[in-house]
Amino acid sequence: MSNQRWKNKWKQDDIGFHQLHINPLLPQFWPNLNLTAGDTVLVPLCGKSLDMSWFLAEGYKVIGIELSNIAIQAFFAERNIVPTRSRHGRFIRWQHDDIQIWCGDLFDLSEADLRGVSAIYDCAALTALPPESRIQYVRHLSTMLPADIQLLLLTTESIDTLSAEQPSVIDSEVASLFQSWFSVELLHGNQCIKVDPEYPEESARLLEEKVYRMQFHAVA
Ligand SMILES: C[S@@+](CC[C@H](N)C(=O)[O-])C[C@H]1O[C@@H](n2cnc3c(N)ncnc32)[C@H](O)[C@@H]1O
Repeated sequence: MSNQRWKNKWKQDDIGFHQLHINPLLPQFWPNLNLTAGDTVLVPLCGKSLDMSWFLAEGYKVIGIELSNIAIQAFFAERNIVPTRSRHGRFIRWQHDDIQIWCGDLFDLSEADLRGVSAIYDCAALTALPPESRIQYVRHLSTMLPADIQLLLLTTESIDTLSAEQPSVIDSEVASLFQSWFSVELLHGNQCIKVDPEYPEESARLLEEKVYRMQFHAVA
């Protein structure tokens, strides 16, 4: 989906992907990263996700990246917070206390922007991108990341069309996308019947949710 189409979705309030609760897999699996309060978490393609509030409540600093100023404005307004705004390169940085949300295109991030980031939380970011852009996303981040950074990746896949014995397509895609730069560990896999957050207009179906922990090791 093009940047303009995402912005239009926000303009038309077509945001069925937005979850009205904190993703329960976040508090369950984030402790596996062994981070400490005060560390900075990057949340790419953040929308107005409530998960960012969970990070703040746990004492983390948050940098979200989001194309739509409508999403960012809503995030702060829904918490009765008035952020400051300033230009930062090609981004407009909205900031209040420990949270910054940068309005702009993730692909405009530079190495300097990521200095001081300890971990990345990817929930519906990689999978929001068209398949042909995903390698560009992983490569773009990987060529700029500080050493030792970790990534928690949450994926949801419809498995209606897969037999139980078949290896998950997502598993192989995740491995091929990330393994040049990260060690990849599958922390969790669970099948459930619910509405796919990426296709909120469709009815509930069989989904497989997965959580991966990644440790950045080198630039390929
Ligand atoms: C599927 S939504 C997920 C939002 C959020 N992660 C969540 O779980 O609610 C994808 C979000 O990424 C934003 N987005 C898409 N492409 C982007 C890009 N290149 N740079 C920054 N944000 C982008 C969209 O505007 C949208 O809010």
